[in-house]
Amino acid sequence: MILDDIIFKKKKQVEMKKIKKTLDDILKEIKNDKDVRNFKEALKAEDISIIAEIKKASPSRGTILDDFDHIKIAKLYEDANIEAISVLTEKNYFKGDDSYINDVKEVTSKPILRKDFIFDEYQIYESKLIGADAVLLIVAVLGDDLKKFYDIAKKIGLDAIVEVHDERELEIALNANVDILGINNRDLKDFRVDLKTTERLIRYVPSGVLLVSESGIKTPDDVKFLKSLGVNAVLIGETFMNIIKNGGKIDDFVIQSKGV
Ligand SMILES: O=P(O)(O)OC[C@@H](O)[C@@H](O)c1c[nH]c2ccccc12
Repeated sequence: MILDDIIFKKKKQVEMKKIKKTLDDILKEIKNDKDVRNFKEALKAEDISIIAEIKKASPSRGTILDDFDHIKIAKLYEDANIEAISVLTEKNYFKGDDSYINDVKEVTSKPILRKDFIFDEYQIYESKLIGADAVLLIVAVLGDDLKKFYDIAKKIGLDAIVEVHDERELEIALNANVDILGINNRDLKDFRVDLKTTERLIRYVPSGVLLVSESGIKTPDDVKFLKSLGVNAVLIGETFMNIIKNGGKIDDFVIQSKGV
Protein backbone atom coordinates (compact mmCIF):
# COMPACT_ATOMS: atom_id res chain seq x y z
CA MET A 1 0.00 0.00 0.00
CA ILE A 2 1.08 3.58 -0.71
CA LEU A 3 1.60 4.47 2.95
CA ASP A 4 4.17 1.70 3.30
CA ASP A 5 6.03 2.92 0.19
CA ILE A 6 6.09 6.50 1.40
CA ILE A 7 7.43 5.51 4.80
CA PHE A 8 9.95 3.06 3.38
CA LYS A 9 11.49 5.87 1.31
CA LYS A 10 11.30 8.42 4.10
CA LYS A 11 13.03 6.18 6.64
CA LYS A 12 16.29 6.38 4.73
CA GLN A 13 15.97 10.15 4.39
CA VAL A 14 15.40 10.60 8.11
CA GLU A 15 18.46 8.47 8.89
CA MET A 16 20.52 10.72 6.58
CA LYS A 17 19.18 13.84 8.24
CA LYS A 18 20.15 12.52 11.66
CA ILE A 19 23.75 12.22 10.50
CA LYS A 20 23.84 15.80 9.27
CA LYS A 21 22.06 17.22 12.30
CA THR A 22 21.70 15.16 15.45
CA LEU A 23 18.75 15.35 17.81
CA ASP A 24 21.07 17.03 20.32
CA ASP A 25 21.90 19.74 17.77
CA ILE A 26 18.20 20.33 17.18
CA LEU A 27 17.40 20.46 20.88
CA LYS A 28 19.99 23.19 21.34
CA GLU A 29 18.67 25.20 18.43
CA ILE A 30 14.97 25.06 19.30
CA LYS A 31 15.52 26.42 22.81
CA ASN A 32 15.04 30.01 21.73
CA ASP A 33 11.38 29.86 20.71
CA LYS A 34 10.93 32.37 17.97
CA ASP A 35 7.68 32.97 16.26
CA VAL A 36 5.20 30.25 17.33
CA ARG A 37 1.68 30.95 16.11
CA ASN A 38 -1.42 29.57 17.82
CA PHE A 39 -2.80 26.95 15.45
CA LYS A 40 -5.47 25.62 17.78
CA GLU A 41 -6.92 29.08 18.39
CA ALA A 42 -7.29 29.58 14.62
CA LEU A 43 -9.68 26.62 14.51
CA LYS A 44 -11.98 28.10 17.14
CA ALA A 45 -13.55 30.78 14.96
CA GLU A 46 -17.32 31.04 15.28
CA ASP A 47 -17.88 30.06 11.66
CA ILE A 48 -16.16 27.06 10.13
CA SER A 49 -12.39 27.55 9.81
CA ILE A 50 -10.49 26.80 6.64
CA ILE A 51 -7.00 25.34 6.52
CA ALA A 52 -5.66 25.93 3.00
CA GLU A 53 -2.98 23.57 1.77
CA ILE A 54 0.08 24.23 -0.37
CA LYS A 55 0.40 21.05 -2.41
CA LYS A 56 2.32 20.63 -5.64
CA ALA A 57 1.55 16.97 -6.27
CA SER A 58 -0.02 13.90 -4.72
CA PRO A 59 0.22 10.13 -5.22
CA SER A 60 -3.36 10.01 -6.50
CA ARG A 61 -3.12 12.98 -8.91
CA GLY A 62 0.55 13.32 -9.82
CA THR A 63 1.61 16.93 -10.40
CA ILE A 64 -1.32 19.25 -9.72
CA LEU A 65 0.34 22.60 -10.47
CA ASP A 66 3.11 22.75 -13.05
CA ASP A 67 4.23 26.31 -12.42
CA PHE A 68 4.07 25.79 -8.67
CA ASP A 69 5.38 28.67 -6.57
CA HIS A 70 4.81 28.11 -2.85
CA ILE A 71 5.54 31.74 -1.96
CA LYS A 72 3.04 33.06 -4.47
CA ILE A 73 0.39 30.66 -3.12
CA ALA A 74 1.24 31.65 0.46
CA LYS A 75 0.64 35.30 -0.40
CA LEU A 76 -2.74 34.46 -1.94
CA TYR A 77 -3.65 32.56 1.23
CA GLU A 78 -2.47 35.42 3.42
CA ASP A 79 -4.87 37.76 1.62
CA ALA A 80 -7.78 35.28 1.62
CA ASN A 81 -10.29 34.77 4.41
CA ILE A 82 -8.79 31.49 5.56
CA GLU A 83 -7.53 30.74 9.08
CA ALA A 84 -4.45 28.54 8.71
CA ILE A 85 -2.06 27.14 6.12
CA SER A 86 -0.95 23.54 5.62
CA VAL A 87 2.40 23.00 3.91
CA LEU A 88 3.39 19.63 2.50
CA THR A 89 7.05 18.88 3.12
CA GLU A 90 7.12 15.27 1.85
CA LYS A 91 9.46 15.16 -1.16
CA ASN A 92 8.91 11.97 -3.16
CA TYR A 93 5.17 11.83 -3.67
CA PHE A 94 4.00 15.37 -2.85
CA LYS A 95 7.04 17.29 -4.17
CA GLY A 96 7.27 19.28 -0.97
CA ASP A 97 10.33 20.59 0.87
CA ASP A 98 11.24 21.37 4.49
CA SER A 99 12.36 24.87 3.50
CA TYR A 100 8.84 25.79 2.36
CA ILE A 101 7.67 26.24 5.95
CA ASN A 102 10.03 29.09 6.72
CA ASP A 103 9.49 30.64 3.31
CA VAL A 104 5.75 30.63 3.90
CA LYS A 105 6.20 31.94 7.42
CA GLU A 106 8.09 34.93 6.13
CA VAL A 107 5.26 36.13 3.91
CA THR A 108 2.27 35.27 6.14
CA SER A 109 0.89 35.85 9.63
CA LYS A 110 -1.27 32.71 9.82
CA PRO A 111 -0.39 29.53 11.74
CA ILE A 112 1.26 26.77 9.73
CA LEU A 113 0.72 23.02 9.84
CA ARG A 114 3.56 20.81 8.67
CA LYS A 115 2.02 18.10 6.54
CA ASP A 116 4.24 15.06 6.41
CA PHE A 117 4.51 11.44 7.51
CA ILE A 118 5.92 11.36 11.02
CA PHE A 119 7.13 8.01 12.36
CA ASP A 120 10.28 9.04 14.27
CA GLU A 121 10.38 11.39 17.28
CA TYR A 122 13.24 13.21 15.57
CA GLN A 123 10.75 14.56 13.00
CA ILE A 124 8.68 16.29 15.68
CA TYR A 125 11.66 18.27 16.98
CA GLU A 126 12.70 18.94 13.40
CA SER A 127 9.22 20.33 12.66
CA LYS A 128 9.69 22.88 15.40
CA LEU A 129 13.15 23.74 14.08
CA ILE A 130 11.91 24.39 10.54
CA GLY A 131 9.20 26.75 11.79
CA ALA A 132 6.01 24.68 11.99
CA ASP A 133 3.33 25.69 14.49
CA ALA A 134 1.54 22.34 14.28
CA VAL A 135 2.23 18.83 13.02
CA LEU A 136 0.10 16.07 11.56
CA LEU A 137 0.18 12.76 13.43
CA ILE A 138 -1.39 9.90 11.49
CA VAL A 139 -2.78 7.05 13.58
CA ALA A 140 -2.46 4.63 10.62
CA VAL A 141 1.30 5.29 10.82
CA LEU A 142 1.83 5.51 14.58
CA GLY A 143 -0.68 3.02 16.02
CA ASP A 144 -0.30 2.73 19.76
CA ASP A 145 2.78 5.01 19.74
CA LEU A 146 0.46 7.92 19.04
CA LYS A 147 0.24 9.10 22.63
CA LYS A 148 4.01 9.23 23.03
CA PHE A 149 4.37 11.33 19.87
CA TYR A 150 1.42 13.56 20.74
CA ASP A 151 2.84 14.26 24.19
CA ILE A 152 6.23 15.22 22.72
CA ALA A 153 4.62 17.66 20.29
CA LYS A 154 2.65 19.30 23.09
CA LYS A 155 5.68 19.40 25.37
CA ILE A 156 7.67 21.44 22.85
CA GLY A 157 4.79 23.80 22.20
CA LEU A 158 3.44 22.45 18.92
CA ASP A 159 -0.20 21.71 18.24
CA ALA A 160 -1.06 18.41 16.58
CA ILE A 161 -3.85 17.28 14.29
CA VAL A 162 -4.32 13.59 14.95
CA GLU A 163 -5.56 11.95 11.76
CA VAL A 164 -7.92 8.97 11.70
CA HIS A 165 -9.89 7.20 9.01
CA ASP A 166 -11.96 4.58 10.82
CA GLU A 167 -13.50 3.62 14.15
CA ARG A 168 -10.47 1.67 15.38
CA GLU A 169 -8.09 4.57 14.74
CA LEU A 170 -10.52 6.99 16.31
CA GLU A 171 -10.52 4.92 19.49
CA ILE A 172 -6.71 5.12 19.68
CA ALA A 173 -6.87 8.91 19.20
CA LEU A 174 -9.55 9.44 21.83
CA ASN A 175 -7.68 7.23 24.31
CA ALA A 176 -4.69 9.54 23.90
CA ASN A 177 -6.90 12.50 24.86
CA VAL A 178 -6.11 14.52 21.77
CA ASP A 179 -7.53 18.02 21.42
CA ILE A 180 -7.56 18.31 17.61
CA LEU A 181 -8.82 15.41 15.55
CA GLY A 182 -8.60 15.12 11.77
CA ILE A 183 -10.95 12.79 9.95
CA ASN A 184 -9.41 11.95 6.59
CA ASN A 185 -12.13 11.37 4.02
CA ARG A 186 -9.54 9.77 1.74
CA ASP A 187 -8.80 6.10 2.21
CA LEU A 188 -5.02 5.84 2.03
CA LYS A 189 -5.34 2.25 0.77
CA ASP A 190 -7.23 2.96 -2.44
CA PHE A 191 -7.45 6.81 -2.52
CA ARG A 192 -11.22 6.69 -2.55
CA VAL A 193 -12.73 9.84 -1.11
CA ASP A 194 -16.05 9.98 0.69
CA LEU A 195 -17.24 12.86 2.87
CA LYS A 196 -19.54 10.35 4.57
CA THR A 197 -16.46 9.17 6.49
CA THR A 198 -16.76 12.37 8.52
CA GLU A 199 -20.52 11.90 8.86
CA ARG A 200 -20.04 8.33 10.10
CA LEU A 201 -17.33 9.04 12.65
CA ILE A 202 -18.39 12.43 14.02
CA ARG A 203 -20.96 10.97 16.39
CA TYR A 204 -18.21 9.34 18.47
CA VAL A 205 -16.24 12.59 18.84
CA PRO A 206 -16.72 14.30 22.23
CA SER A 207 -17.78 17.95 22.04
CA GLY A 208 -14.57 19.34 23.55
CA VAL A 209 -12.44 18.00 20.71
CA LEU A 210 -11.82 20.29 17.71
CA LEU A 211 -12.69 18.44 14.55
CA VAL A 212 -11.10 18.93 11.14
CA SER A 213 -12.54 17.21 8.07
CA GLU A 214 -9.75 16.51 5.57
CA SER A 215 -9.59 15.77 1.83
CA GLY A 216 -11.95 15.59 -1.10
CA ILE A 217 -13.71 18.90 -0.44
CA LYS A 218 -14.61 20.24 -3.87
CA THR A 219 -17.39 22.81 -3.52
CA PRO A 220 -18.77 25.39 -1.08
CA ASP A 221 -21.73 23.02 -0.68
CA ASP A 222 -19.35 20.35 0.58
CA VAL A 223 -18.14 22.81 3.22
CA LYS A 224 -21.71 23.68 4.16
CA PHE A 225 -22.57 19.99 4.47
CA LEU A 226 -19.60 19.45 6.81
CA LYS A 227 -20.53 22.56 8.75
CA SER A 228 -24.04 21.18 9.23
CA LEU A 229 -22.52 18.04 10.74
CA GLY A 230 -20.70 20.19 13.30
CA VAL A 231 -17.07 20.11 12.14
CA ASN A 232 -14.90 23.02 13.28
CA ALA A 233 -12.60 23.18 10.28
CA VAL A 234 -11.94 21.82 6.81
CA LEU A 235 -8.61 21.10 5.15
CA ILE A 236 -8.59 21.86 1.44
CA GLY A 237 -5.71 21.22 -0.98
CA GLU A 238 -6.38 20.19 -4.55
CA THR A 239 -9.50 22.32 -5.00
CA PHE A 240 -7.59 25.48 -4.08
CA MET A 241 -4.67 24.49 -6.32
CA ASN A 242 -7.14 24.15 -9.20
CA ILE A 243 -8.72 27.53 -8.48
CA ILE A 244 -5.26 29.12 -8.56
CA LYS A 245 -4.37 27.23 -11.73
CA ASN A 246 -7.48 28.59 -13.46
CA GLY A 247 -6.88 32.14 -12.27
CA GLY A 248 -9.87 32.09 -9.90
CA LYS A 249 -10.20 33.70 -6.47
CA ILE A 250 -9.90 31.68 -3.26
CA ASP A 251 -12.23 34.14 -1.55
CA ASP A 252 -15.05 33.45 -4.01
CA PHE A 253 -15.04 29.88 -2.71
CA VAL A 254 -14.61 31.01 0.89
CA ILE A 255 -17.43 33.57 0.81
CA GLN A 256 -19.83 30.96 -0.56
CA SER A 257 -18.73 28.46 2.09
CA LYS A 258 -18.93 30.65 5.15
CA GLY A 259 -21.75 32.78 6.46
CA VAL A 260 -25.40 31.98 6.05
O1 LIG B 1 -6.17 17.82 -1.73
P1 LIG B 1 -7.33 17.47 -0.85
O2 LIG B 1 -8.15 16.34 -1.35
O3 LIG B 1 -8.17 18.70 -0.54
O4 LIG B 1 -6.71 16.97 0.55
C1 LIG B 1 -5.96 17.83 1.39
C2 LIG B 1 -5.40 17.02 2.58
O5 LIG B 1 -6.46 16.56 3.35
C3 LIG B 1 -4.54 15.86 2.10
O6 LIG B 1 -3.47 16.42 1.41
C4 LIG B 1 -4.03 14.96 3.22
C5 LIG B 1 -4.76 14.51 4.27
N1 LIG B 1 -3.98 13.73 5.09
C6 LIG B 1 -2.75 13.67 4.56
C7 LIG B 1 -1.61 13.02 5.03
C8 LIG B 1 -0.46 13.16 4.29
C9 LIG B 1 -0.44 13.89 3.12
C10 LIG B 1 -1.56 14.55 2.65
C11 LIG B 1 -2.73 14.44 3.37
